[in-house]
Amino acid sequence: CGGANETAQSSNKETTGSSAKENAASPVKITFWHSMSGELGTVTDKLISDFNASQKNVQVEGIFQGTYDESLNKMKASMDSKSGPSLIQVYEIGSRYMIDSKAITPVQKFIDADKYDLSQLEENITQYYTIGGKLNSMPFNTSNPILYYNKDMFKAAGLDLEKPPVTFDEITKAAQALSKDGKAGASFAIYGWFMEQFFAKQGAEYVNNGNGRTAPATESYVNKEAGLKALTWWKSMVDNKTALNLGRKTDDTKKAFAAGQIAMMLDSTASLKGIVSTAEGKFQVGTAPLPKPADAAEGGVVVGGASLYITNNKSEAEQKGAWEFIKFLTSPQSQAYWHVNTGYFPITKKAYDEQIVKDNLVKYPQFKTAVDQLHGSKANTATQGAVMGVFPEARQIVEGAIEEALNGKKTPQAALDEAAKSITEKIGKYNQTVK
Ligand SMILES: O=P(O)(O)OC[C@H](O)CO
Repeated sequence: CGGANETAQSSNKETTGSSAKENAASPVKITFWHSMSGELGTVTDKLISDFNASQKNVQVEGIFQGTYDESLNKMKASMDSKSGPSLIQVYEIGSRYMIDSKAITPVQKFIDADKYDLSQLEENITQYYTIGGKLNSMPFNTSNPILYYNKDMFKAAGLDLEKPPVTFDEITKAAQALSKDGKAGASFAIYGWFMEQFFAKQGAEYVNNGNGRTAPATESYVNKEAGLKALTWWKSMVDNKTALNLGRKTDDTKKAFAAGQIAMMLDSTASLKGIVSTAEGKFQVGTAPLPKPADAAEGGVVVGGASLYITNNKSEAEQKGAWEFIKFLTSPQSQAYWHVNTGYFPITKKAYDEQIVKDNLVKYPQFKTAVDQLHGSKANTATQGAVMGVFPEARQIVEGAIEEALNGKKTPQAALDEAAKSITEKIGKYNQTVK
């Protein structure tokens, strides 16, 4: 996945886009910036080449631009010129910024012109990206975080393989049983996304004004009870050495998990295919929903991953070409292929009827966890997810706060209070710049 906490690696070439030559005889060229590295990059390239082979009018050039953070920063740097892409994949937390940037043509324009039937998409996915009454981008790769556990280690510790822990206390208990012979029960990367999701799981909003959905957010809630509960629990596990602190990168927890050094970790469902393939023949991988406190209010998860934005400083032909590619990517066949080869869940309902999806679920029942978690989420502003223009910066501030609490530099309350204050200030400054 292209999360900030992934190490950007790709076999794909990294270049800057060149402007498309357009005439009646040659196809419209689309530059597509994305953040899919490693295996995800390979699957993305396959979808691009399938689209290019399927017709002659539009040719897409996929350009890996680093992590979501890196790609968005390059996008920001390109906004005053035409050197940017025709189409860009932006993580969910970049949504408010992309709209405010005025650099995009909302996909709603093409949806309306084309009479594209939105009811074929999952409502709880489109609701995330529906801001200001319209769909500004098209969801493409959607994920949520799940618990991955090593079933063999569970067995050796005398734990029930088919009843994974689902509450904070259950995780702590299981981790205690699993921490032996130099191995740790768990490790959770210091990834702000997990904190955002812990809020939703407890039915709590992350910022004010209905999570920034009813009016632009003006205040961070990261120091409220939901945050404090999550961080206090997390820190207690690190303090009693049942959870290792391996830093911010999910790549590092993934490596420790693959090596059998930790029995449980949190990661995006985007990593699922890679994780089960790596473990094949070594140990059995179990999956479970993101944990929550036993007394949490009803909540769920927020749609993670990324969506696709059409930029508005390219020709109409290029923008239409980008829309054609988007339609291809949202087809049941493309989404089915994408889902089974990654772990991102389909955005298109009919993808579930595709035989490869059915076969895959039989072979890898783990693919159902994230889908069930999404469908089981109570629809409210907490699970619709927060929006704020400074979300990428806010995420990093929260990661700094988690780090300070886990390292014992500050109490969870003090670390979160400071983070909330600094995010609220940043939101205030940002709001002044938005017309
Ligand atoms: O790694 P991904 O693509 O599942 O995305 C995770 C987060 O939603 C990124 O903000």
